[in-house]
Amino acid sequence: MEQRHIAFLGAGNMARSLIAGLRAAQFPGSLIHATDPDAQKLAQLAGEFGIQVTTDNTAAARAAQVIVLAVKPQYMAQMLEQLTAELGSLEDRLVVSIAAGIKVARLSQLLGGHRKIVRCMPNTPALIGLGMTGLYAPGEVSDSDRAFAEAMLQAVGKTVWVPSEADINAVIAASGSAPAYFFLFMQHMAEEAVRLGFSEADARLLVQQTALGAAQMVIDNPATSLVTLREQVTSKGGTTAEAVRTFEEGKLDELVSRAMQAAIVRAEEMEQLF
Ligand SMILES: NC(=O)C1=CN([C@@H]2O[C@H](COP(=O)(O)OP(=O)(O)OC[C@H]3O[C@@H](n4cnc5c(N)ncnc54)[C@H](O)[C@@H]3O)[C@@H](O)[C@H]2O)C=CC1
Ligand SMILES: O=C(O)[C@@H]1CCC=N1
Repeated sequence: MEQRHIAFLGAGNMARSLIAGLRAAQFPGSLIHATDPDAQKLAQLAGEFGIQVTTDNTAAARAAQVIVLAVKPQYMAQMLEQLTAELGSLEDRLVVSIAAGIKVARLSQLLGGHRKIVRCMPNTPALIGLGMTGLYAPGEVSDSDRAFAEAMLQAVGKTVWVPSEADINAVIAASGSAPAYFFLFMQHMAEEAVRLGFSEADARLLVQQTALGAAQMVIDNPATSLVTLREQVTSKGGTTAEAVRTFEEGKLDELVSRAMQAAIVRAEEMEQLF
């Protein structure tokens, strides 16, 4: 991977996962800067990953060629207004935003008209190197900047480029927020398993190993449709058929669709708020 100075503004969960991935990919700690108001969090990151840390966003951004915006959306405007006031022009620095619900046009406005901006939407499995990230860049971002952003996110999992910025909200619905959907489903399964008499530990084991096995079967059989994989479990007149029929009667398909649409609607609302 090309070596550029990277500054992470905001050193929370997502920044930590990206930093961990970069270090695991042998990216030098001396080229990684992270900022946060929480000095204790910074000290821990510095100790664990051998990176540079500071509470001063402007100092970190000044030293960097790539600035990763990794604060919660509601803190973005205030942070960037201060950064722009102190730093002035970002010159040819690449800005990579992982924030949901803040469009390139808004980021550009907050950054004094800067246009070298890539938007990324990762997810929390990035923490264990199994992330899924969607990326979008406007036409004026160079191929080398696109390649750098992609390589950075590929250090923590898989990536896909989307052709239009609106698609980033679809990525939020399909993968950014989606680990929570699977956790929720597993939670309800584990709770029912406990009601069926299993210990909490055994209930969790039954569910987690099944989720892992099912996901691995999907990965290992790319030519087999999800419908076929399901049908292979579903014996005619058997138990699975009854469980699946119950899901279908409960209109699981519509519920999933409504949940994903709700995530998109919220992302669009955030675009107006922040
Ligand atoms: N958590 C998730 O599943 C995903 C989150 N995102 C996006 O990633 C961004 C960060 O999310 P998380 O890491 O989950 O949040 P987080 O709350 O764990 O981390 C944000 C960090 O920013 C720090 N911070 C606040 N104000 C700051 C400032 N002015 N300057 C520097 N640092 C400041 C906070 O102290 C905190 O450590 C959000 O914009 C979110 O939309 C994107 C994809 C997935
Ligand atoms: O819930 C959120 O807003 C963020 C974006 C995707 C996952 N977490």
